[in-house]
Amino acid sequence: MTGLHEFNLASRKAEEAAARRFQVVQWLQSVVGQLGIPNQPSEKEFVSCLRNGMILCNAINKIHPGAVSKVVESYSHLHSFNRDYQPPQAYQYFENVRNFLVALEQLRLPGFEASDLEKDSIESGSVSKVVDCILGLKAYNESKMSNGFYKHIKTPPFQLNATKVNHPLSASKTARNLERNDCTDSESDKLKVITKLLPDHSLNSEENFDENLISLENGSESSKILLHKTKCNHKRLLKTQENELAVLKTLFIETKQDFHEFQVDLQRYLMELGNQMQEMSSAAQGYYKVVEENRKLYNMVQDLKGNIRVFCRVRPIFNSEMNGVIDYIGKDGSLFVLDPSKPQKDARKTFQFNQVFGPTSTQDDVFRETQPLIRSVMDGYNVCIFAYGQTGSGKTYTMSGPPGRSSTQLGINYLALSDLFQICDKRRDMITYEKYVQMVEIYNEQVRDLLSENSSCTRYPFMSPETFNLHIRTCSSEEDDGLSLPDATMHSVNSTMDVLQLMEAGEVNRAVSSTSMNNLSSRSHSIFMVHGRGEDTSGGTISSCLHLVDLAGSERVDKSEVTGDRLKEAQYINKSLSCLGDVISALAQKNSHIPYRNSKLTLLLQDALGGQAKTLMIAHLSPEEDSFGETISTLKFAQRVSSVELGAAYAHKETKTDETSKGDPTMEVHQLKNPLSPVNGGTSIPHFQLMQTPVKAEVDCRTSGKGSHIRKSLRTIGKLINGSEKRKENVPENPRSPLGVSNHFSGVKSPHTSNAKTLRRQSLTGQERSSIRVDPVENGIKGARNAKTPPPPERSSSKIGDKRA
Ligand SMILES: Nc1ncnc2c1ncn2[C@@H]1O[C@H](COP(=O)(O)OP(=O)(O)OP(=O)(O)O)[C@@H](O)[C@H]1O
Repeated sequence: MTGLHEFNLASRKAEEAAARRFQVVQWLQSVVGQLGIPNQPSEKEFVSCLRNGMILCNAINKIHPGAVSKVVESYSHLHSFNRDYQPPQAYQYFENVRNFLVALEQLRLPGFEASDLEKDSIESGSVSKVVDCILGLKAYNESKMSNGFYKHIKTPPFQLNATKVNHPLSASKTARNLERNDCTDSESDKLKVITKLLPDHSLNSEENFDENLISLENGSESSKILLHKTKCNHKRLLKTQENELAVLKTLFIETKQDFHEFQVDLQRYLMELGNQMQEMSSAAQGYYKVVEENRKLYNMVQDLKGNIRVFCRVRPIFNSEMNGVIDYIGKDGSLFVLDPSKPQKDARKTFQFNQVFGPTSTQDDVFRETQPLIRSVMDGYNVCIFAYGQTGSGKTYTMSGPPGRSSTQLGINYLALSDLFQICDKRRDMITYEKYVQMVEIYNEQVRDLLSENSSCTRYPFMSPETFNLHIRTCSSEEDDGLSLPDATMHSVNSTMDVLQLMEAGEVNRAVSSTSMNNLSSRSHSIFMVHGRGEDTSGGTISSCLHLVDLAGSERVDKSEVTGDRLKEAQYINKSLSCLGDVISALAQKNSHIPYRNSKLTLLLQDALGGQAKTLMIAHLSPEEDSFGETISTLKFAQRVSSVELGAAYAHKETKTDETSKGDPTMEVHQLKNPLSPVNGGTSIPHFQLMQTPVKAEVDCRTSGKGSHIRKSLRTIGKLINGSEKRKENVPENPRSPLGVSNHFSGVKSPHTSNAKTLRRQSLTGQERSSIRVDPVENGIKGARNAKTPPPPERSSSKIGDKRA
C-alpha cells in the first residue's frame, strides 16, 4: 500500500517536473528564439542546452538589458568558413553562467549552483533548481511587464523546499529567516501567507510546495490540466485520509468508551473484592473468636467437671531419612496421625486434646498455655503437671530443658517458679508467701531424695533401701505437717536463682543412663514439688502445692536393647506406668475402687489424681514412623486421661474473721499450731494443723462400731449448724492439703460431694461408703486421725498404658 502510494507520488512528481521544463523551454524560446531541443526535453537535453550559459545570459539581458555585460558567444557555424576560429574554452562558458547568477542576485531572484549545470542526474535535484530559477525569471519578467511590480511569490528553492519543511515550527522558522534576509514589507507579508499555508499543505499532501506555487503562478493550459490532475489527486488523497482519520477517531472514541467502561467495571469489581475481603476477614476474626470462646467454655466445663487436662507435644524428627506420622495439628487441639502400615484412606486416626504443640513450638509456647494453671497455685489450688510419653519423646526437654540449656530452652519447672516469684512480688503488699521445694525420684520403686546432702548415694542399689527409700505418707496425724513425703528435705526458695541451683543439683543426682533410644534416658520418675503458703494482712491463709512430674519413659525393651540393671529399671518403669494406667482407667470409669497403692508413683500422685487438684498431663510423641506403635499407645492413654473427671478443684483458702462471726463454725479461723519446724536437715517449714477428711471420719465410725448412731447425730448437728442444705452447698468439703492446713469448715456436704466424688473418695480408703455423712468435727478428729489406714485395695481389672516389660 505504502509502496504503491510512493510510486504514484513519484510518477506525479515526474509529470509535474516535465510540465515545468516544458514551460521553461516555451518561455525561453519566446525570449531568445529556438533552442534546438525538443519542446518536452529530457532533463539531460535540458541541462546540456543551457550548460554554456549563453541562452541564460541572453534571456536575462532581454528582460533586464545589460544585466550581463559580456556574453561569451559560441559561433560554431563560423568554424566551417574560418579555419582559424577557435571555439571558446569550457571556463569561458563557465564565465557566462557565473555572470548570469550574479545578475540574478542583483535582481534579487533565486539562483542555483553553477555546478548544477554540470550534472545530468535527476537525483541531485539540481535540474529542478535550474527550472525554478528560470521560472522565477519568467515571473519577474511577467510582473514587470504587467505593472512593473515583481510578485515574489516564488521562494528560492534552496531556501524554502517543501519536502524539507514538514512541520509548522520549521516553516515559521524559515519564514523568520526569510524576513531577516532583508525582504521588503510586501514580500514578507506574502511570505507570511505562504508560511501559514505551508504547514497545512505539507501535512495534507506531502507534495512539493514550491512546484505547486510555481505552477499556479505560471499556469499555461497544459500545466493547468496537470495542476488540476494534481489537485484531484490531492483531494482524493485528502478524502481518503479524512476517511481514515474519521475511522480512527471513531475507533479512538470507542476504545475510550470501552476503556472507561472497563475502568468502571474494574473499580466496581475491586470494591466488591474489598467488601468480600472485609467480610471474610471479619468472618475469620469471628471464627477465631468463637474458637477461642469455645476453648474457654470447654476449659470452664472441664474446670467444673474437674477433668484432667491433656496437652500433647510432638518433638521434631531427628532422623531426616525417617518419615513422620503426624498428619495434621489443629489450633483447636485436634491431631491426625497416619498409620504407615495402612493405605492412605484408612490410615488416618484422629484425636482431640486441650492443646497440641507441634515440632516448632517453643518452650515459651508450652509454658504460656500452662501459665494460668500454674498461677492458680497462688490462689490456693493444688496443681499437678506431669509429662508422659515413650522414652526419648521429649519429657525432660519440656519439664527441665535440654542439658546445657540456653535461657530460651528453660523448661516448665523453671518458668513456673519464676512466674510464681513474679506474682509474689506483685502481691507483696497484700500477702506474704513462703515457698519451699522438694525434689525426689522414684527409682526401681524406691523414693529417693534428690536434694539431700547424701543423695548421690541413692544411686547405688546395694545400699539399704530403708536408708534411702523415703516413706510416702497418705494419712496424716494432728502432729504431722501434711506432707506426703515428710522425710524429703525441704528447701526454702526466695529467687529463681535458688530454684535453678536446686533443680540442677537434683538433675545431677537423678538416675540417668544411655540407651539405644536416648543417650540421656531418665531411668526414674522425678517429682519436683513446690509448697507455698501465703498469709494476708488480715491473717487469712492460702496453702497449695505444685507437683511437676517428669515420668520415666515407657520403653519396649526389645527396641531399647537393654539388659542387666537397665532392663530391671525398664521393667520397674513400665510397671509403674502400667499402674498409672490402671488408676486413670479406674478414675475414668468412676470405679468404686482406685488402685493407688499398686505403685509408689500412683501413691505419691494420689492427691493430684484423686484429690481436688488441677491436673495437666503433657503427652509427648516421637513423630518417627518406627515409633507409631508407641505413639498410638500414648495417644490412647492421653485420650483416656482426658476423660477422667475429678470434680471441681478446691482452693485451700481460709479467711480470718472478727469476733462477731466466732459463733459460726463454718467461718472459724484456723490457726497455725507449729509455725516452723526443722525438716530432715533441710530448711524449716511451717507445721500446720492437719484437717481431717470426712472419709476418715466415716471409716472411723465404721471401725468404732457405733456407725448408724453417730451418723444420725452428726447429720442432725450438721443441719443445726448450717441451717439449710443450700447453705451447705456453698461450703467446700474438707480437703486434704499437702501442707496439712486444716479446714475447720463443718463436714457439711459440698458441691464436690457428688456421687462420683464420693465414690472416688471411697476408693481412696477402700471402704464402702455409707449414705450418711458424718461431720468430722463432731466425730472427733483425733479418732479419725488415729484410724488405721485401710488395707491396700485390689487393683482394678481395667488396664491401659504401656506394660511391655
Ligand atoms: N521439642 C524439642 N525440640 C528439640 N529437641 C527436643 C525436643 N524434645 C526433645 N528433644 C531432644 O530429644 C532428645 C530426647 O529428649 P528427652 O531426653 O527430653 O526425652 P525423654 O522423653 O525425657 O526421654 P527418657 O524418657 O528416655 O528420659 C533430647 O536430646 C532432647 O534435647
